[in-house]
Amino acid sequence: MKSICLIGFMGSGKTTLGKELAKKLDAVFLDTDEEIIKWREMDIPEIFQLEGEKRFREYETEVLKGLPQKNTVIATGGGIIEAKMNRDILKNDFFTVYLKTSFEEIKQRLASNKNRPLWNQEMEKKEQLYDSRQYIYEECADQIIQTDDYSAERIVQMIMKSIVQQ
Ligand SMILES: Nc1ncnc2c1ncn2[C@@H]1O[C@H](COP(=O)(O)OP(=O)(O)O)[C@@H](O)[C@H]1O
Ligand SMILES: O=C(O)C1=C[C@@H](OP(=O)(O)O)[C@@H](O)[C@H](O)C1
Repeated sequence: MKSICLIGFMGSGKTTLGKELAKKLDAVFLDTDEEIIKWREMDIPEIFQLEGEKRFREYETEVLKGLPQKNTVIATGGGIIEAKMNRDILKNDFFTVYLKTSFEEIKQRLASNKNRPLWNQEMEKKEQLYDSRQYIYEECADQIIQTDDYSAERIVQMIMKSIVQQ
């Protein structure tokens, strides 16, 4: 099986669904944020604060380049699509699923967020970031799923159905 990359804005469910999907497929689960945290021995807010977002983006590319292209389910960070090289990798090497989620729904899901530095800014800025990324996620995706009205279990079923049809 070609590895599956889940992409989407912060709070779209990449980690939650990725873990469930990996269980169902009996595949390995990896999370690019977790890989960076292990490698750098710092959490994400610390990396943003001490090294800056630009460096964090470089780490994302390094991690993405080293991921297994078979039998793995990967939850990516919401900004993985910012770098052109990452977009090319997502398009060419993985089955990429965009978990499309409305901004209203994301606001509810992340109401008590602490660990996402880019969510800790003014609402207007967050909405601008959300708007600016929508078409980029779509451009990279083999499958797009609107998640607002579906349970994690149902979304996992939708992804499994499309893999079988591959
Ligand atoms: N389909 C869904 N419906 C309702 N809540 C969800 C759904 N998917 C994820 N969530 C919730 O949204 C929050 C963020 O999910 P998470 O998997 O951490 O997102 P991401 O990894 O994309 O940032 C969690 O509290 C999770 O339980
Ligand atoms: O959208 C972004 O730029 C980011 C999303 C986060 O991951 P999640 O999408 O898993 O929250 C994490 O990579 C970092 O805080 C930056």
